[in-house]
Amino acid sequence: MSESYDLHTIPHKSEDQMKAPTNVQKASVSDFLFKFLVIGNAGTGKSCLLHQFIEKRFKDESNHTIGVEFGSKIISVVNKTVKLQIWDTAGQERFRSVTRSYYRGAAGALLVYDITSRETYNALTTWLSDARMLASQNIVIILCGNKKDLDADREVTFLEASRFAQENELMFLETSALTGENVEEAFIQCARKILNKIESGELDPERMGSGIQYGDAALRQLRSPRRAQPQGTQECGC
Ligand SMILES: Nc1nc2c(ncn2[C@@H]2O[C@H](COP(=O)(O)OP(=O)(O)OP(=O)(O)O)[C@@H](O)[C@H]2O)c(=O)[nH]1
Repeated sequence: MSESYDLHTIPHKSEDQMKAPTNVQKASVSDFLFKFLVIGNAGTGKSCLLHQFIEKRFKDESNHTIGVEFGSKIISVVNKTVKLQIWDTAGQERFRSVTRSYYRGAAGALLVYDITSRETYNALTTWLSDARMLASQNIVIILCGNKKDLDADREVTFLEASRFAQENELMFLETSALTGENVEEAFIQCARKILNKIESGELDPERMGSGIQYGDAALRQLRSPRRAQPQGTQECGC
């Protein structure tokens, strides 16, 4: 599924320095590049989810994120190659103004709470309204109830979280960054929904702030001089 990936810590610096590393801004072999956010209270497992998705293993010693961290990975979804550019934001309140500056133009988000902490679940409404206000209007959000492996300590039921997701038009999965359960699925489901919206015309990758860019593969297709082909030699589009 994955073809390449990288994971960087972005030191908390100036506005200019808060952009993605330039070598990952354009997807070299992908059809699309999507900007993703991982948001939610501190300690819910956001960094561990990103690490599990990218490195396919649990991050043993995870400290609080300072500002933001960045990771990218190329995935295949519905016959398209998509580069995900993922911003893992600090959940601590004191970084809120810094992390909010990363929301703009995000196409997708993982909104994370901890199933063993009702406090992190109660905070979802605030995270959600921030994301809808500051990121792309059409941001696709998947709610992730993380630490599924700690079922014995559960404070939030699957049913109530799935109702919350339905009421707020979110996709929903319970995940475990520890075991890896549903981690890749969360990113893939979110990417798949964005692709579906592009195909149905609901999302326009060319609109400023959509959080979507064409990758080089798609640009090559767009630029190919189809009309210049002699009659009878045109490829079937199916
Ligand atoms: N059992 C279990 N522990 C987890 C899981 N995910 C994360 N943790 C633990 O939860 C703690 C917090 O994880 P982080 O990934 O640092 O949390 P965060 O949401 O990134 O926190 P901030 O960076 O402060 O916003 C760490 O001690 C992790 O080891 C999980 O799925 N299961």
